Amino acid sequence: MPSLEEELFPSTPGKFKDRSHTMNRQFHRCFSSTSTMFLWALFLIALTASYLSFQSFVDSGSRYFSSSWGGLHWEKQVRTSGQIRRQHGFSVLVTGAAGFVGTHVSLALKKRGDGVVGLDNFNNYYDPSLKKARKALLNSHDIFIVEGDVNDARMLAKLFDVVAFSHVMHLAAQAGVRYAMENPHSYVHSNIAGLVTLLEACKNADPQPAIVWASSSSVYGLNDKVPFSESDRTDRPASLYAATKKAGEEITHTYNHIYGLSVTGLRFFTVYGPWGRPDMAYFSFTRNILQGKPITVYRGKNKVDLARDFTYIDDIVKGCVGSLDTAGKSTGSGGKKRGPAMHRIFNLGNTSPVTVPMMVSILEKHLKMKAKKNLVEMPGNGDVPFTHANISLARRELGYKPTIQLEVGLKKFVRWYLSYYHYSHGKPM
Ligand SMILES: O=C(O)[C@H]1O[C@H](OP(=O)(O)OP(=O)(O)OC[C@H]2O[C@@H](n3ccc(=O)[nH]c3=O)[C@H](O)[C@@H]2O)[C@H](O)[C@@H](O)[C@H]1O
Repeated sequence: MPSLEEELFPSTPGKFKDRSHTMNRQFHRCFSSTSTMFLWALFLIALTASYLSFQSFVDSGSRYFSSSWGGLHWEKQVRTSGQIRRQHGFSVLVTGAAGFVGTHVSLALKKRGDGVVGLDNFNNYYDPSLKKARKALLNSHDIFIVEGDVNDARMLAKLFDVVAFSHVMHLAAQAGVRYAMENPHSYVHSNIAGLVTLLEACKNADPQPAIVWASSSSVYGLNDKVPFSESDRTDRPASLYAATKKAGEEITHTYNHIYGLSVTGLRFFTVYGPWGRPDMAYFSFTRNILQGKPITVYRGKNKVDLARDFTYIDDIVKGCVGSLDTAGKSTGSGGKKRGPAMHRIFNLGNTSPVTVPMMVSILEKHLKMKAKKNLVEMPGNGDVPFTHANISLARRELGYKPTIQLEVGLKKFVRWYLSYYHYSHGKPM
């Protein structure tokens, strides 16, 4: 029996020779397969590298040639749109510019000579063709709208590169109280993640812009002390929409505190008017009444009518512009705070709530048609029974003074609606 030593180091040369030959061959095979593998690996690495560079070429190419933002022509459009045409004017980035409030505010600012660059993602929460029509209206007033999302940090950085915005009017949001039960994540995406991305861009900008943004009356939630004052509690939101707006108020406070951003939050109370939002009750009721379809009118507990402090768009625009005009400068630069900056919250309401059935009868009067009403108990989907703004603070600080009552405002809305959707004598043309 061979010893262990012999096993390892066989004394018989032939055997050894044989073995060494075998080992040699194996070594060779092994080496040649290793080198083949090595070559393959090299080949794969080269292939991956060329694929990646091809991808980035395609990416940059598509960004340059087909993306909705970027490129020299795009930069020129942004720069021209942001140009100030009055003394001491502002250059304002309006997010959600193709939205209801965004369109009206953009037009008002442009009209007085401020530079305005719009931003909108044209999502399909409601009919995007209405947003496209608003965009066409803005374009006809030389306002350029960037098609993009507030979650796109690179695009925002580029915008601030091209224009040194003095102000940001942040109106991009996922709106709608009841839709939050269907699509909760879209609220987090737009109203929280999008807000933070925007604030990061503002914080990093040099100079930092002052920010005015849309909060909501819904933050008062289950509050039953009327009228609602800014100092009232807002820790009991009734919907996820309200919760994201409340979160926005806290988040903006943080950016004000840490980075010296000047922030003004506006709590809008059920804004309505021409070019409005089709998901809102006054708008969808008008459509249904004209089409002879029934409308669902919610009622509160014990058959109490729901009421809203409906606020006309022109009054809201005045509140927005007043906020921009009185906003202090941000104090930081390049992400560093240099001193305390202004942080404000205002109610922008009408101070005269109207019940939903009353709103319906005003519409009936202006449309000269009767509504087919289904009265149902308010579903537990985030609605609150009433809203009522105390606007003393906005009146004092912004000179805010609403002047349009619902009767008059709905008349203007109905006139717009009939013309926009081509109605004549109550019938589509
Ligand atoms: O101030 C705000 O912060 C919010 O205002 C708006 O919310 P709301 O006040 O709920 O407006 P809106 O939907 O028009 O319902 C009006 C009334 O009609 C009732 N309503 C509604 C629908 C229906 O089918 N039937 C009905 O009775 C309904 O119960 C309610 O009593 C904005 O949409 C929101 O984005 C946010 O900005």
